[in-house]
Amino acid sequence: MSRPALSMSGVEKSFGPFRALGPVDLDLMANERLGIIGPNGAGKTTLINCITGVLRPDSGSVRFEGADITALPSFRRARLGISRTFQIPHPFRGMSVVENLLVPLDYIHGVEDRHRRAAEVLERVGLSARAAYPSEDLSQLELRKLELARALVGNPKVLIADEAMAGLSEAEIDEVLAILYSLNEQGVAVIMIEHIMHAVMRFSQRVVCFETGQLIASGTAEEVTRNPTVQKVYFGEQAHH
Ligand SMILES: Nc1ncnc2c1ncn2[C@@H]1O[C@H](COP(=O)(O)OP(=O)(O)OP(=O)(O)O)[C@@H](O)[C@H]1O
Repeated sequence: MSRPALSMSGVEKSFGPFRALGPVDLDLMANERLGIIGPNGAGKTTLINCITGVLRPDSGSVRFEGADITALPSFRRARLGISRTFQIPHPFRGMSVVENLLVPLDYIHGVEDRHRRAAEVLERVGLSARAAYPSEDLSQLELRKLELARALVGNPKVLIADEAMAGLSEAEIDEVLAILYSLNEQGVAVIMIEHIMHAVMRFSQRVVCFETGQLIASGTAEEVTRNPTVQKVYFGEQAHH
């Protein structure tokens, strides 16, 4: 955890006159486990989109391993090693689990043996036994694992897990956390965006909280949980749900 993998400086994004994000300064260290929390509409998705290249910030810069990537399209950022999972998994229907990985692998440069890479990734997420299964027959947990697997085929250095545990039981949450821990041990920095508080608090070395596009708190899980502003804007809101 010595140098930043990702570095955002003065990142701002507006939709029309409405400023959804920023200005934000935020670093992700290499191999860090960073949690991002915040109420609905706080700007978390907008931030991810600025990191992955879906959105271009109006101002500010995004750097990856020291290089300015603010103007790079998504696929170039993915090639550099920034990958994400989606809140709602959309596997390719009518294809097996392994085929779901072989398709994106077609677009990834430098993979000598696609089948071997797909098998390795399935092993990493504990889905090897389901390789030949039709993706539509997977359980909720297995779908989440496939979503992770799809994000891993390019061997990312940074993985953004966007609500990767929504709808899972406690035991299943533990399983996904164990996978994310093991990826992190293998050198992947993980950004976890999550509404399941005990999971994100347990997993993250550092937690940041967003509210109306601003970073309002940063610290250890304990520090952020105890922060009075976070309690007011986030935990207060959560208690009403
Ligand atoms: N394409 C868009 N056009 C207009 N407004 C948008 C657009 N995308 C996001 N917004 C607005 O920007 C704000 C931040 O949205 P964002 O999706 O980043 O929040 P979030 O923290 O990810 O919320 P959630 O936890 O619900 O996913 C919200 O008020 C949202 O309505």
